[in-house]
Formats: sequence, structure tokens, C-alpha cells
Amino acid sequence: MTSPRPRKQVHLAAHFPGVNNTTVWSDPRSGSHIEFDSFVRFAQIAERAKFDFLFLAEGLRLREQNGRIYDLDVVGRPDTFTVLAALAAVTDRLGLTGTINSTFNEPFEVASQFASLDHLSDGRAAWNVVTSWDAFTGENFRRGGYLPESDRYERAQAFLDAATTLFDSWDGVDVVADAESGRLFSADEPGTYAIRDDFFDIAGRFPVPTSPQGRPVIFQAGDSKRGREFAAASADAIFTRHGTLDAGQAFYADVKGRLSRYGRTHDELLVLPAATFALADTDEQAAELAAEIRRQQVSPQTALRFAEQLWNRNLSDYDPDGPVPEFDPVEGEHTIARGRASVRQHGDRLTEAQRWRRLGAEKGLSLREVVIEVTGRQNFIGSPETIAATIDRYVQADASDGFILVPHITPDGLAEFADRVVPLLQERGVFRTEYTGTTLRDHLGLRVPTPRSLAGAR
Ligand SMILES: Cc1cc2nc3c(=O)[nH]c(=O)nc-3n(C[C@H](O)[C@H](O)[C@H](O)COP(=O)(O)O)c2cc1C
Repeated sequence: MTSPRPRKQVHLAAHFPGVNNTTVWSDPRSGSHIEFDSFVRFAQIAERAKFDFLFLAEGLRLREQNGRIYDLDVVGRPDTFTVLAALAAVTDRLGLTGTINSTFNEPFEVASQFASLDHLSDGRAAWNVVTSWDAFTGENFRRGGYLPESDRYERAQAFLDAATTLFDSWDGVDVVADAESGRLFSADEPGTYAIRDDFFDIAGRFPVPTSPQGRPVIFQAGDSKRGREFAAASADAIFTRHGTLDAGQAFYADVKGRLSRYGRTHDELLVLPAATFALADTDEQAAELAAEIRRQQVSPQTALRFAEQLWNRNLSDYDPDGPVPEFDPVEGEHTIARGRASVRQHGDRLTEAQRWRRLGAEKGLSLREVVIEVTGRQNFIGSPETIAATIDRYVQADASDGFILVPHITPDGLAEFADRVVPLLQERGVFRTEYTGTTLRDHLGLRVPTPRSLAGAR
């Protein structure tokens, strides 16, 4: 008889809200998305609740619609490394995860920044490697434009391999600083590396000694087959949008099933979906709150902006309280909305528009009401007991290994979850009551990687 599997521990992280309409920036309770005080308060709530880490997404260009800054986006996002380094000074245990793309950067810079953050935070740094969106974002960079889609993951893999070589380049070399013998290092040649491949031709010495976690924790967030393969080969955790039970289970089985191809085991890659929540005393009140949040998030103007992203044309004169447009979306290149993930996600616009129309007709919904329904992202709606039980159930059913929570009010929206749901997860024995380690690898149950031998690495 096989013994039952022990209950999985839930991993929890806090995504600082900053983009997309998960954020209700128009709510009077919302604070600044730029002032350091907001980041500090957010991080300290997460740390008080013993969360695994804080998470920052990356947006390198303000998004536009009809040639204007898209008012839904919270305008202005301070630089990731600057924020995380500052947060390292005001937190003690909380992991610090930054999204940094592999398309427009260089491995040396990114590796030295993350290795430095790992040192400054005593082993709490993580890098979410993304390939990023589009040429519109790329125009900010010296190469301009955008790497063809087919090359993005080639570069991402080469980029991460190069960064790994740099992270490992001090393998076995310690700073001894022995005044008597006059010896600074335990061996000669610290940080020596040489990397030559289709994307990089660099050689020299990496200036940052091996970081406290060996290497920073690696996340990945792309969802295509190639993206999932990249995560299975090289990441410690994957950030995803598949947050419902069914979609989560399918995604979980898919990515975990890819690991053995790379000689990796099931527990070497964590699956962490983004999740929003609407929390109230009772399930009924939470349902009302969730509906109210959705109405706040999708104002009549916002509904039109969403519809424009699908129809790929200006709909400023259209009535959001009227029916879903009868005419078809404009096919071909996207010209209306630039720099938005959701635009790329509308694969077949004609079919999607038909789905919106059908939904409107069947349920008697206006365009705005359809947008509210189809763009809904509230994962957890209910009383604290309901939400704790649901999260536990999803994790035990292998729909995820935990969640990266995105509160809709910045920065204090996390407090209610921390105060009311976390204690219930702790009572269930599935979430820590104290940090048991000091590094992010400790929190996530990830081992310190064995350095790749420099000779055999490339
Ligand atoms: C859950 C999730 C979060 C993402 N976050 C970011 C981000 O913060 N910044 C960014 O430039 N790209 C982000 N991306 C985009 C990915 O880098 C990638 O460009 C995009 O998903 C296309 O790759 P794919 O075809 O493999 O999905 C994210 C993607 C996903 C699925």
C-alpha cells in the first residue's frame, strides 16, 4: 500500500499592481504607483504575512491606443532594479522578483545586476525572464524594432545560458583577503569567462562573486509551446495566467510533463499563476463586491478601449451601452493598440467577435457588459474561509503550487488577505507561520544549483 502524498505547502507572492485593469486606479483608496512609500507598505504587508516574494512586472513603453497613452494603464513605472534594491533595505526575508526581458538587454549587465541584488538582499533575488512584446517597445532600444518572434526564445535561451555562465564564473573562488600572505582570492582567475554563440561574443571577468543563492531564482512567463519548453529546460518557476481549476491543471500537467526531457524532476519547476481576489464577510457580499470592482475596472470608456483592441479600429463614436458591434474586426496588422499583451492574445479576431456577439444576444448584454464578462479576472471570490479552502484545494489538486496575488487597490489591498486568509491557510497547515530559511530558494524549497563546470558549460 502506498502512503498518501503529504499535503503540499502553498506558495504565496504579491504582485505590485501597476498595469492592466486589474488595478482600480480611480478608487479613492488607491495610493501612488510611483512613490517609494507605496512599495514599502506593500512589501511590508507581504513580509508580515510570511509571503514567499514580491513580484514586479516589466513595461518599457507606455501603451498607446489611437496614438494616445492608454488611460487604463497606470502611467509611470519606476525601474525594477532600483525599486528592488531599495526594498532589500527595508525587508528582511521577503523574496524580490523582477521581470527583465532577454530581448533588448545584454547578459553581462543583467547578470551583474541580479547577482548584486542577490548579495545586497542576502539571497532573496529572482529574475523573471521574459521575451517581451513587440517592435513598439523595441523602438526604445539601440537595435530598434523587434527580434522576429521565431528568434526570441533562441536569444532567451542563449541569454540565460550566458548569464548562468557569469553567475557560476566564481565557482570555487572565495574572497579571502588574507593580509598576512597578501592573498586576496582563494584561487587565481576569479570570474573568467568566454562566451561565443549566435547571439553573443563576449569574454572577460565577471566582477560579482558567487551570490548567496548560488544563482538568483529563475522565473519564466511565456505561454507558447516554445515558452513552456524554455521554462522546463531552465526555470525554477513559471508565472502564468492559467488560474482556474481546469485550465490550471491542464497547464500544470503540460509543463511538469516536459521536465523529464531535460533530466529534471517534478519539484524542480514551480507553477505559480497570477490571481486576483474579492474578499468580504460572506460569499454573497464578496460576489457583490466582485461585480462592483468589475464595474469600476470597466468604465464605459474602458469598454470601448477593450473593444477597439479586438476590432482593431477606432470605436470612439460607438455607444458602449448599446449592443456588440455587428460589423467585423479589421484583420491584419494591429494599428490601434500598441504594446499590449491582450492584443497579441486575440488570435482569431473574427471568431472572438462572434463569441462576443453571441454572448450579448443570449444574455441580453450591452457591449460594456460583455467586456465585463469576457475580460473578468477575479479568481477568488468569497469569505476568508471560502478563499482559503479554494486556494488549498487548487494547490492539492495540482492546478498550481501557489499563487501570485494581484490586489486591485495599491498598496493596501493586500492587507485584508494577509490578515484574514493567511491565518486560515496556516490553521490548515498548508502555509508557514514563520520563515524557516533566509533565502528565496529556502522559501520555495529549491536547492542551491550546482555550478556548471566552466569548461563543460558551453
Ligand atoms: C503571465 C505572463 C506575464 C508576462 N509578463 C510580462 C512582463 O511583465 N513584461 C513583458 O515584457 N512581457 C511579459 N510577458 C510576455 C512574455 O514575455 C512573452 O513575450 C509573451 O508571452 C509571448 O511569448 P509566448 O508566445 O511564449 O507567450 C508575460 C507573459 C505572461 C504569459
